[in-house]
Amino acid sequence: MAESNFVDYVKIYCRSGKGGRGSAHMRREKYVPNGGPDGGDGGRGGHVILRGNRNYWTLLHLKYDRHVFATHGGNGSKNKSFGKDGEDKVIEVPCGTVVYNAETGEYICDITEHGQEIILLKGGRGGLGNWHFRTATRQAPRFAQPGEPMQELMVILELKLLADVGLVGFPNAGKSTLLSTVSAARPKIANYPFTTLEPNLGIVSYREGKSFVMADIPGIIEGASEGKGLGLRFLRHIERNSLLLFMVPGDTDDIRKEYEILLNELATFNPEMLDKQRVLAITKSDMLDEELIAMLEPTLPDNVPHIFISSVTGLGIQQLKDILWTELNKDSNKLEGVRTETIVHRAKDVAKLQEELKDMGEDEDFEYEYEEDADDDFDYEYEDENWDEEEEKK
Ligand SMILES: Nc1nc2c(ncn2[C@@H]2O[C@H](COP(=O)(O)OP(=O)(O)OP(=O)(O)O)[C@@H](O)[C@H]2O)c(=O)[nH]1
Ligand SMILES: [Mg+2]
Repeated sequence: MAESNFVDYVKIYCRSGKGGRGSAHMRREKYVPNGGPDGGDGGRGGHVILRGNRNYWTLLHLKYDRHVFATHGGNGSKNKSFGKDGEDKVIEVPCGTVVYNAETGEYICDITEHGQEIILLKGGRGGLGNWHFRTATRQAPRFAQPGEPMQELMVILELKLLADVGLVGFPNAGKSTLLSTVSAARPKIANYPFTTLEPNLGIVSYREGKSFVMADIPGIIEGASEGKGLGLRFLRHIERNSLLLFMVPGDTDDIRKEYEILLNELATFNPEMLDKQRVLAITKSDMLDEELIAMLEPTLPDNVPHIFISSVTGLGIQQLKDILWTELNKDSNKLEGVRTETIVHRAKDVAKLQEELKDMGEDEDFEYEYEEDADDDFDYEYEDENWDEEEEKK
């Protein structure tokens, strides 16, 4: 793939802000000899926040901005003035983004909804100013609390499109054509294999304003799980679909066998793919006559609902939508479960994730900027340089 705008994988260095330190200031006024402590609190450091945004479909906007720094909290100062809170940094991501710790491969979280916010790194709490530490026996504490340190983390953001129906088929099976027939999406269509190189999404409108999302992905071939063709890299986009629509052209010699090859490739990628609901569409059925369809019927797999369709004549398209809708709404609670398990399963598979990372090999030119002054300990107490002991004694 040459230049591609479809970015579904980025690595980002994030750092929250440290808390501002509390002030240990002593009040000094002309006619108030023992003014006492009046040091204000430090401000909170900025958080790094992830937010789901449905206007993004890829992670492209993050590709060239791979350092995210929230700002530090301001220090407290005299007269009980509080330090300013640091500014939060929000990383906008498309819905369907999964976040991993880049160092350990550990799963962190999942952004699935528009507006959903997760604090990825908390900004440090600001330290308390010295006036908090007054006691009966210690009227003039000469110390204040420093702010909490910042946190840093290298994360991997991986995009998994959240479509309801994923199209699965050999190249040239008519997947993109179907998507363009049932939705407003206009993917490239051509009579050669691997026309589609990047996933396309379309919204299929169903009856009474209802709709569902369909994902067209590049074709899969036998041996894809060993890297043949475009491999299985794109399968991660249909990993979380609730339903897989298998597509096999009507003029295929052995429809059942082709369906089984596809199933087998999916299972090799991730056995949980087989837990999903399935529907089989026999495409390009305008090339078959009724007699032929009747002959084919008994040869088809009997454990999956099937339908003969043609995107050219419209044959079976409405019934296909009906079947998809009915299947999608069957036992939807259970499906949520399957989706979640799939994510967890993948997260545990650290070795695989790291291998994928190696494959990407995109990070060589990228230098991470760690901040040097990795911070003071939170419980550390210090004396304020500004505090004048001589003056205090007077
Ligand atoms: N006769 C007939 N031809 C069709 C039908 N649907 C698709 N085709 C043709 O089949 C060829 C492949 O269609 P695509 O939709 O590009 O196939 P694809 O599955 O997306 O292929 P890849 O992107 O390469 O995986 C094109 O020449 C289409 O015009 C159909 O219902 N009937
Ligand atoms: Mg296509």
